[in-house]
Amino acid sequence: MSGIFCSLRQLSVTYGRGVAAALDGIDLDIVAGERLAIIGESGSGKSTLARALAGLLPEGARVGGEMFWPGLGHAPRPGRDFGVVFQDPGSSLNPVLTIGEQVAEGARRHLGLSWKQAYVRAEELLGRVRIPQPEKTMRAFPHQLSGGQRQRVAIAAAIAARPALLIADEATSALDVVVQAEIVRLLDGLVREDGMTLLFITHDIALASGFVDRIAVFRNARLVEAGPVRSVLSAPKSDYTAALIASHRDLATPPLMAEVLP
Ligand SMILES: Nc1ncnc2c1ncn2[C@@H]1O[C@H](COP(=O)(O)OP(=O)(O)OP(=O)(O)O)[C@@H](O)[C@H]1O
Ligand code: NI
Repeated sequence: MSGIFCSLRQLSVTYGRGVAAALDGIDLDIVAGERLAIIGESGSGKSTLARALAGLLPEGARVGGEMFWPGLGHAPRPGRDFGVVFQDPGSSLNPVLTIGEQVAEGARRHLGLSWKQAYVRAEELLGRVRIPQPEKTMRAFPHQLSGGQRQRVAIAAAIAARPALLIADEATSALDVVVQAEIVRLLDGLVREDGMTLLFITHDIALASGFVDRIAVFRNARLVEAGPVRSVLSAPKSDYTAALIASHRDLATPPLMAEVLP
């Protein structure tokens, strides 16, 4: 389980004419089955990387460089090979569809299941993400659940089609610390059990270092450094990363960084 899942070579993304690149010349290998954290302050290009990988860039975005997918063995099928969980499950869950319908939909469409089979799978998935009373929750609507439970449902929907890569983009940032830890534990368990590769995007280097295998640090559209958690934490290659570790918290507040780095 140490083959290369995906190789990025000089990957660049620009959203429009006359604007700075959102990603600039990224060389990065993602190892099959690893849990890789993408760390960086607001605007550094983390979500752009997620969208580029998952085939979710908006129309008009210009992509340069190359992406190879040796771990897939075929051209990526957006929606099928990738599961994505965002910060706000409200935006990924449809308020007028039941939880059961939304989780079943991915399994039905991508795995070719009947609705009946997909509902059985959806209920299993709700159990896997530890939603209490899955059978009852199948018939509930998103607004009837807590934020943490909605995020569990979003995770169930994201893995319904058995993706090879799960991307969690600030998936825990809107949750309180206790629920955050529960969701991290859940994601960690799911990717281990299913052999998925996990891209864990976060502002919070402390949260990520607690469970991932490797860390990639982004700043201003560039990859600053990438390596195993232990080596990045004990011997960061850049002053920027060293400052991050010293400040040891959350990059959501840029002023903090301004204090540490002139
Ligand atoms: N749809 C878009 N159209 C135009 N510019 C965009 C778009 N999405 C992002 N950008 C710009 O691209 C750059 C990188 O944004 P991106 O969302 O990837 O950063 P991020 O690291 O995910 O930030 P955050 O932590 O705030 O989510 C920013 O300058 C942002 O303003
Ligand atoms: Ni983002």
